[in-house]
Amino acid sequence: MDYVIIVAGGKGLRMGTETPKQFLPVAGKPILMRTIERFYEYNPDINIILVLPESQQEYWHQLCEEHHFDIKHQIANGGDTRFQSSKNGLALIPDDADGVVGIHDGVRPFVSTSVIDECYETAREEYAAIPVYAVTDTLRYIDQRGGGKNVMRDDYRVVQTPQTFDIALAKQAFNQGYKAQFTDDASVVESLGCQVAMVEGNRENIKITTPFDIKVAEALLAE
Ligand SMILES: Nc1ccn([C@@H]2O[C@H](COP(=O)(O)OP(=O)(O)OP(=O)(O)O)[C@@H](O)[C@H]2O)c(=O)n1
Ligand SMILES: C[C@](O)(CO)[C@H](O)COP(=O)(O)O
Repeated sequence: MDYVIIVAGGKGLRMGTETPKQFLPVAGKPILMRTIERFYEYNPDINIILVLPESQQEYWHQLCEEHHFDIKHQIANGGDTRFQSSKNGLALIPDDADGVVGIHDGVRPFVSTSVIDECYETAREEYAAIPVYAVTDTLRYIDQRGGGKNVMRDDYRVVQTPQTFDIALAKQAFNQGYKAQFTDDASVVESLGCQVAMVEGNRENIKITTPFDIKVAEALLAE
């Protein structure tokens, strides 16, 4: 049985809105509902775990009623770090569960169902998979004195979510202590010495982070 953990336990500081960014409407519907719908579309039987700060859970229930949103899901409490939020979500998956778990940002509502499928199927075969795309701008490395130097962009990829893992592997990885270099879930699994396979992501799968991204999201939905 497969699972998806939708993490929405962050503070949204870069968005700077009073309403937490995952609840902001895009074309009339809260971002978080759009994100959950993508996974339901991919597989209506997938087990959905939503990670939300405890203080926002009542508001989420109100929004669900208002929008007649009835996709079944469980709720876990958000943590102080993304690592802790993912870990809290994983704790709701039974220890003997078999299958793949995806961990996806609540603020990435434009992931395509084909990318979701590719991530889950690759993780089924290779234990860990992430969607990536090539860098299109030139990149510069900045040293500690503020100097810069050009680096080969072909050596880098931009990383998205869902990040998908064999459930037992994910549980083992998140048993270790938090480290500052854990900026995504793949870095947690990789620190066990595991390889993470890469699949081609979809460019529209942006992480809604700043007010500019809301404009991009509205434009994508107006297409
Ligand atoms: N303690 C945290 C931090 C982040 N996230 C989630 O991880 C995803 C990606 O993080 P980001 O977009 O950076 O969200 P925030 O941490 O909320 O943003 P900011 O850094 O601007 O405060 C988001 O869906 C966010 O809610 C989380 O579940 N728990
Ligand atoms: C997981 C992630 O979305 C992959 O790009 C990203 O690392 C989250 O980072 P953030 O600093 O929490 O936005």
